Amino acid sequence: MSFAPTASTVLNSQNAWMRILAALEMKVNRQSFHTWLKPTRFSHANGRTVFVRIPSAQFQHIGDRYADLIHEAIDNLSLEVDEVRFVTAEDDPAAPKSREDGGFAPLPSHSPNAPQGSGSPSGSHRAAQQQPQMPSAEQGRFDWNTAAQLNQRYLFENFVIGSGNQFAHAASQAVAERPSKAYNPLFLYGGVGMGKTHLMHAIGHEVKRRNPHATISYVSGEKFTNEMIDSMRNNRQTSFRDKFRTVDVLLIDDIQFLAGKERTQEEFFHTFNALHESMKQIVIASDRPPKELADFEDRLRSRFEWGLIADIQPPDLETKVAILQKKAESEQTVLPTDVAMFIAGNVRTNVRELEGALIRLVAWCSLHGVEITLSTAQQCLKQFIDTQVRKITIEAIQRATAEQFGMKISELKQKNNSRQIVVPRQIAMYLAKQMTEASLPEIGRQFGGKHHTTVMHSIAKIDEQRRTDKALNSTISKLMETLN
Ligand SMILES: Nc1ncnc2c1ncn2[C@@H]1O[C@H](COP(=O)(O)OP(=O)(O)OP(=O)(O)O)[C@@H](O)[C@H]1O
Repeated sequence: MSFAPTASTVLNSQNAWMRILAALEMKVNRQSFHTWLKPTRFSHANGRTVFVRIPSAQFQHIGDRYADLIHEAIDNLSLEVDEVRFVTAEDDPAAPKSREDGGFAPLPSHSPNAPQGSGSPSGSHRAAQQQPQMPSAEQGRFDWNTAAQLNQRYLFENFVIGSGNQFAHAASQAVAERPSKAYNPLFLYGGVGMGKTHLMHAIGHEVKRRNPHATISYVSGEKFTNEMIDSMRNNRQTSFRDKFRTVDVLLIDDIQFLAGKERTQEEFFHTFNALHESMKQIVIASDRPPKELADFEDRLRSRFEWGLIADIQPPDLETKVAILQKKAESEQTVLPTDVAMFIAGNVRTNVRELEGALIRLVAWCSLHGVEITLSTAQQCLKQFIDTQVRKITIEAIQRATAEQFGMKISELKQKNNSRQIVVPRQIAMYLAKQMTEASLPEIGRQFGGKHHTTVMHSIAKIDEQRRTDKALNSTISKLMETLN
């Protein structure tokens, strides 16, 4: 078997930032990662300096806060990067100034004279010295719609089809082939790292391939919200509206982020109507189905159900092996089948974690100058896999909760509505939602067949009480600690 040497595993700068992010995701707590790091995008590179676009100046601190981890990742992954600089659209001379929104989107990496923004550096690596330059007319002949917003790797041909995602994949392809005619909206939902974003970007690429004039906008629920707030602050509501209401295809990711944000939901409601009425395609991705989107206006939830709802289920073992082999192939790494089986069998269900394991393995073998074999994989991924094994289950939550309240597990599942039972049951349901990836119907099933709305109500209740009731809050924190 062969393993590509360090130089060939060092990918282009865009990939470098993605790999750094993947490494950070393993080190940084989930909340911080999603808030501060996930919204970043590769902007451009200048020599060995990588410029990363941040949505606003508020994010500047990540350059200091994560400096050590970033440099550790650069070293561990043997990336040809000296420095990472974080730049807002305003700081970034490469930003398309005509975009009123401040264009938070990655810039092309192909320009040899890619500009250097001011940006906050990620610590002490030296800065590149070239002067900023806009891409020349020839170099600049790219399309912001595609080049700026869609990840070039997220194509249909890079997507591995398995039983869990077959339906969502077929629906996405139909939409890409016949935008606004097949299903409108297309609502994709599934757990973390299941490929929703990948499919959305693939739709964008395919629409663009078939119709280069099509305008496509990909935006996360969080970015939509931030941009709306910014537009209100700067009196630019009209350009904000125009931006989203005039596209041919709107791809909106992580719509669940709009939960409880009434003003943003209202704005999105009008955006949705404007697009739908003018026969423009809308694709929405969410971590749960429309019915489970708590704190959403009914009129929005019902619109989400107008078109087609497609779920993505976790991949089975064979699909996981195929995904791993495809990823390895794209990095010119040979991954023996027994190693792929080992990773697929031990890493839960999240494809991002699967990729994380592969990246870690490739980097580890590269650092130690050894080949990828079953035994090196076992050695290198031991800690990674141990964490996976400690997966929290609903049964474990029920056991810990029953113990805490001195009751039997079976009592938590009974149809008994006395307060002594209702409160612990609600707490356990709340913990199940917080600490596992189970859906509301699944939680309901495991608590004696409760309806998902009952589960939703219980969770909301505990969530609210926890804020004011110190005793309840400390019981929950204690239970979480025990379970972790
Ligand atoms: N079926 C698949 N084939 C190939 N790669 C996949 C597949 N499913 C997921 N991936 C890869 O896994 C990673 C995570 O996928 P993606 O970001 O699309 O997940 P997601 O469902 O949008 O997650 P989140 O809810 O966290 O946003 C990506 O790198 C993606 O390319």
